Amino acid sequence: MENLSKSYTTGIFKKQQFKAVDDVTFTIAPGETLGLVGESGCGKSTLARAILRLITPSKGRVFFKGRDVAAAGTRELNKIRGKMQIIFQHPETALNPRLRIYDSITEPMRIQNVVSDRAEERERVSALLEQVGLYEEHLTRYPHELSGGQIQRVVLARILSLHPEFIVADEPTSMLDVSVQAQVLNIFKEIQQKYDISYLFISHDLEVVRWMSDCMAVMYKGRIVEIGPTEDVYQNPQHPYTTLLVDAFTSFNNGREETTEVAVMSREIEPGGCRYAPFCSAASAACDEVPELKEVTRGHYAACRHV
Ligand SMILES: Nc1ncnc2c1ncn2[C@@H]1O[C@H](COP(=O)(O)OP(=O)(O)OP(=O)(O)O)[C@@H](O)[C@H]1O
Repeated sequence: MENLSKSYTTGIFKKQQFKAVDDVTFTIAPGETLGLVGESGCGKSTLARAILRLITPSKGRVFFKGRDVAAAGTRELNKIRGKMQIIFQHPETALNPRLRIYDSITEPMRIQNVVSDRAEERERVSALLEQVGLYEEHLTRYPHELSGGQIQRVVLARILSLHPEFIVADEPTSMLDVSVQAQVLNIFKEIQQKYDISYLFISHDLEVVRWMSDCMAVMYKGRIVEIGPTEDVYQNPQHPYTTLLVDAFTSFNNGREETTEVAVMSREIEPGGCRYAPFCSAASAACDEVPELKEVTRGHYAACRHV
């Protein structure tokens, strides 16, 4: 990703541009998982969709194996799409409710012509079922006849049918209960090891990201504020927002009530105030410590002695 941005126009009477993703640059190596964390509304899903060109980025470029996804024509994009896949949070909306599971799994293979006949198709489906821990009896059912965890397995089988090389997983297990979550995460890991797949793994759960990811990126208000090897970021956060995130999470996990930090994280920043006000001890008022830096910038953060 190179300087990727996505703006939305909001408002009915007074139209305003709002940057949901702001100048994001990073690289994911083959077989690597980059975890993406950040609070609700910070732009994670917008980024995920812009990467796959499910929405058109306002600025910037996305390269997949050297090919510019943002500039690809329809035919090239279709080819790339087979190799770059996405799995969403809500399993119940992921599959066509009117298709039996067998047809849901084979639909992309048929569209992309990856099998030559029905016999090969059935063989492929059997192999996929085994990989994701499903059984033949599931194939004749409809999505509403499966559990959330089983549906996410079907979605994975469907995705794997096209031999993907990069998968964006947007909160894929957050709607599942904890024991099922662990099973599905294990499948993600197994197929990654087997096929050398790269993941952009999005979650609000720091522990999940820590377990899944080689590197971790922290997103705040559309920007990546910190990125690095997961354990370095987790153990030694450099950005105040990451510190808050890790501390809040650790406190939560320790069963202590640390409501103040969470409250600080979600506080609205005064218009014209310091972007970093939530991390600044003068947080309740707009920070005018560095008045010449009217724009909310990293420079302000560096120069603000309230931090
Ligand atoms: N189509 C749209 N038009 C206008 N604003 C949008 C649109 N889609 C998303 N937004 C806004 O962009 C911001 C980022 O949304 P996004 O869904 O990317 O956040 P997120 O980090 O994935 O949140 P969550 O973790 O809750 O899913 C939010 O303020 C959201 O309201």
